[in-house]
Amino acid sequence: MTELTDITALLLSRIRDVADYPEPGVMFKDITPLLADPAAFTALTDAFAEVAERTGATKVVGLEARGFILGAPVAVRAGLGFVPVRKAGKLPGATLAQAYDLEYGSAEIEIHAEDLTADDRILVVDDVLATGGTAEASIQLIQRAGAEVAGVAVLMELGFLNGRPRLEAALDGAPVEALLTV
Ligand SMILES: O=P(O)(O)OC[C@H]1O[C@H](OP(=O)(O)OP(=O)(O)O)[C@H](O)[C@@H]1O
Ligand SMILES: Nc1ncnc2[nH]cnc12
Repeated sequence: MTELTDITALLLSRIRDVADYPEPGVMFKDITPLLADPAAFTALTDAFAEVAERTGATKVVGLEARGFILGAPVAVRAGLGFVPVRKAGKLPGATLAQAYDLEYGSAEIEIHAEDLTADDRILVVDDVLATGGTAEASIQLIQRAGAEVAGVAVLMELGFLNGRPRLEAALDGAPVEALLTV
């Protein structure tokens, strides 16, 4: 096996499928076993940090909540700042807000626009790309704040939910990088 397929197999082996969660018909991809394994968590952080460097990112934006856990160590590893996109009502300062639908519901997310500048190139980090609703809303927030999106990095893409074309339409040629696709 090459190094890449080793890492892919390791990451895949640490994601747990939970049927009918949080609602009937959804196969939930649980990353908590991966987080509990230091080799897998480090490999994931290193892979995302490489994407940050390759895309010329100046900051990492993590999407609440699992994108915080994955994105913060990537920012530290790549020597970049971290900016949270939070669910509505959690940020204390002036925010931009965006409503969206995801695989199992609807929500609204917010960002402190003052944490981004016109010179920033943002790497968006999250665990799962499903319908793309969450990531698309975060791209819209970043663009409305006046910054550029350097790329979107996710651990796992659920290809059958067609999130990728939706993100590509919202991006100006920036890559959507998924370490695993199912
Ligand atoms: O592509 P989509 O259909 O938008 O779904 C993907 C999003 O759904 C999950 O977040 P969730 O809102 O469940 O938040 P959590 O991390 O707080 O559990 C996941 O972490 C992504 O952010
Ligand atoms: N099937 C899934 N598993 C984990 N997170 C998700 N977010 C949206 N769909 C998901």
